[in-house]
Amino acid sequence: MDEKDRFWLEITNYLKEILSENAYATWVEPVKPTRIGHQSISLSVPNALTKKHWERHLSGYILQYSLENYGMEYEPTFIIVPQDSTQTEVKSEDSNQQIGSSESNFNDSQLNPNYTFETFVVGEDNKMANGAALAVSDNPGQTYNPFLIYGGVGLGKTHLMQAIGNEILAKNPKAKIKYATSESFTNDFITSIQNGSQIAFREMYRSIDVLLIDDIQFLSNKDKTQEEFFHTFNALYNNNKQIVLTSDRLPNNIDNLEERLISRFKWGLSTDITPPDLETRIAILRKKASNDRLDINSETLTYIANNIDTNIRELEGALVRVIAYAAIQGREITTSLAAEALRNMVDTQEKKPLSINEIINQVAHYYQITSQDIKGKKRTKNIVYPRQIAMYLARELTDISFPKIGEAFGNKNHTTVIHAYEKISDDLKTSPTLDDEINQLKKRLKT
Ligand SMILES: Nc1ncnc2c1ncn2[C@@H]1O[C@H](COP(=O)(O)OP(=O)(O)OP(=O)(O)O)[C@@H](O)[C@H]1O
Repeated sequence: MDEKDRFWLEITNYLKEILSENAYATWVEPVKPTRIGHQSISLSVPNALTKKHWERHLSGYILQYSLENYGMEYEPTFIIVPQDSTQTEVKSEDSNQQIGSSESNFNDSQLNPNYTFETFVVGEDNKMANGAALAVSDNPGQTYNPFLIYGGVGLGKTHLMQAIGNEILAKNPKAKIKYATSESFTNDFITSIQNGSQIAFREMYRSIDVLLIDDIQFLSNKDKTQEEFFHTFNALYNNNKQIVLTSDRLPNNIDNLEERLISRFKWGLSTDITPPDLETRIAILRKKASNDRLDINSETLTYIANNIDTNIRELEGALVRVIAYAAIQGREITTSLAAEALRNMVDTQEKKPLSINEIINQVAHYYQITSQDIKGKKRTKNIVYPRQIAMYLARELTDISFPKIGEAFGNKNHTTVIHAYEKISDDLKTSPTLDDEINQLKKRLKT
């Protein structure tokens, strides 16, 4: 037995005494030590859930035990190694992208191995996007190029985009795939300017087979980065390389995004993802539970899905919370336990009606102006229209009267609010773009 196994045996014996049998079996048994260093131990965990649980609840025990028994703290780090994974070579230790097969460039791709089509649950709200994503991964660079997935927060855009990358890589381990957020693209670009390594930057981004850029709305206002991205886009597109993008809105609704980029983004296919219905939420919970080899009854899953209808990230968070609560208490997962565990989340969801300020903030954020602009007196078109939309939404989504809405919008007269409401209602009859924007805003306000 080497040093790491000896240390791990001690730790697990210690945890056995502290944790319930159920908690030990769920969180400790699937974990294995991979390396021990000076004041550190790296552990392989089967999934992100276990990693999160260790980080939040169990790492402290290792620190405490090592300090008391070895006079120094051994800091645990985690590597996610799915148990059914056929990939064995562990390449790095600090994120979700830790596993690589020796022949692929998986590690450079920055892909999360858990984001695959197999783990993506398909419902009415993402059926189109999923179908198109599969088509893209069957024929990269050919079918839909670029492919843009847009929709609200936490609805699976990144997951689906990375599923394309993982699928292409599974079929062709030599494919050069790069996932980057638009922020990391920007940072890479800035660093290349600072280091005088722009040529290397360009060569790297332009030699890729599949470029996945997440959250392109953050390119807004970044003129130089947009220009660089424009050339990257052209170079890849002209060589039939696949480009996949995500955004929280359609590109023409992104402020200060160059027209030439907007027009290129329209060359391929844009498809949206909307919040999941109850059945899909239950299916997602069921899949997550089974991935973690947990048997949770339907009634409990339905309870969670009924109460968390915001977005999938929240839904996952709720499930993690229920599982952790059960493990810590050493109890079985039942509906009443879920109700206890989610008390705060469910209560706040039920109690809090939408406020006018929330509407104003969300609309301001969406149209990239400030809340003060909306409440103020400026009459420029880029402010007046969002202001009218915010007034319209305030009337549609709350029970607040026209005069009270006027007051909340910086003491405007109630006739101004009525006019705004009627104008937007009329415009909606003829403008699909406005309809799309209002729907997106409504969805965001619901989350
Ligand atoms: N249909 C789905 N099936 C299974 N899991 C899903 C699904 N959609 C989303 N998820 C999970 O929900 C979480 C949030 O998804 P993701 O990060 O892809 O959302 P997003 O739309 O990119 O959000 P953001 O706009 O904040 O970047 C992830 O853990 C993802 O795996």
